[in-house]
Amino acid sequence: MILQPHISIQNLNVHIGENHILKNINLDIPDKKVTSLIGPSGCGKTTLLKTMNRLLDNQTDVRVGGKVLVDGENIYDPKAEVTHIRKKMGLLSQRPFPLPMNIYDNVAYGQRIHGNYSKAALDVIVEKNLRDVNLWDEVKDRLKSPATRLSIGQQQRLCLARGLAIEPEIILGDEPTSALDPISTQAIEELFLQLKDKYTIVLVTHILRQARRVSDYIGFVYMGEIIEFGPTEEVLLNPKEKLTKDYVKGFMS
Ligand SMILES: Nc1ncnc2c1ncn2[C@@H]1O[C@H](COP(=O)(O)OP(=O)(O)OP(=O)(O)O)[C@@H](O)[C@H]1O
Repeated sequence: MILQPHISIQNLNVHIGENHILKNINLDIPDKKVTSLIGPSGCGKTTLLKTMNRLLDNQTDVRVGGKVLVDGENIYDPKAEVTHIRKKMGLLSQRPFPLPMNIYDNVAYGQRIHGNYSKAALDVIVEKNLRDVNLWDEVKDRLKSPATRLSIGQQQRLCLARGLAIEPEIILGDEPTSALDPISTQAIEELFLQLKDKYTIVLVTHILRQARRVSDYIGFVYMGEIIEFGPTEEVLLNPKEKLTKDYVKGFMS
């Protein structure tokens, strides 16, 4: 039981075409903690993550039923504003997608969209956010060079800095280290551990060891249902459900 969830998912059902992809999901995501969603390929983890910032809106043939409350506001209420909802969330995908512009402009992008054009203010914001993702020292002398020239690991940290620069409350990561080498993976994992003081973080991961290293809570998803949710050690070391037990022992994956 989470006393003050940041995100509360209630009776959520998602259909894509004829397929019932998410089945009556009830899940409370705790505030300022790392929650990982684990489960076998195709079980619905990414779809569940996408419901949290209405990313499924862009897909045709999708029906979403139920509620997703963020800070108590149902983001599926017909009156809810998608821009306002998305401003609360930074999204990290499997591969980094830097914008086709220089490093500085990537980080300043979101602020400019929201009307902040002051060079002095943007300089401060760009430096702060690059420092927050431990990238400043590596790029401070080449802020005007194209972001695509960075290594993949640096690009992923840049994308995180770009997301953080719009001051979100929540970070959603869809297997954000799957394209990274072990050193860059470690850097991102350490960042999540630092950032959880300020942000609520939800991660989809295939890597059970990663879930164990970074998460406070774990939700096990299987065939579109939440089978078990609880503190990391409990779910991984002492699961209540047989399906979870089988999965964490490596019988399914
Ligand atoms: N746009 C779509 N059209 C049709 N089916 C879809 C679509 N997106 C997802 N699905 C289906 O929904 C189910 C859940 O997919 P999802 O990507 O959420 O699973 P996942 O657990 O994240 O898988 P993986 O770990 O392999 O990334 C799958 O059967 C998938 O084929």
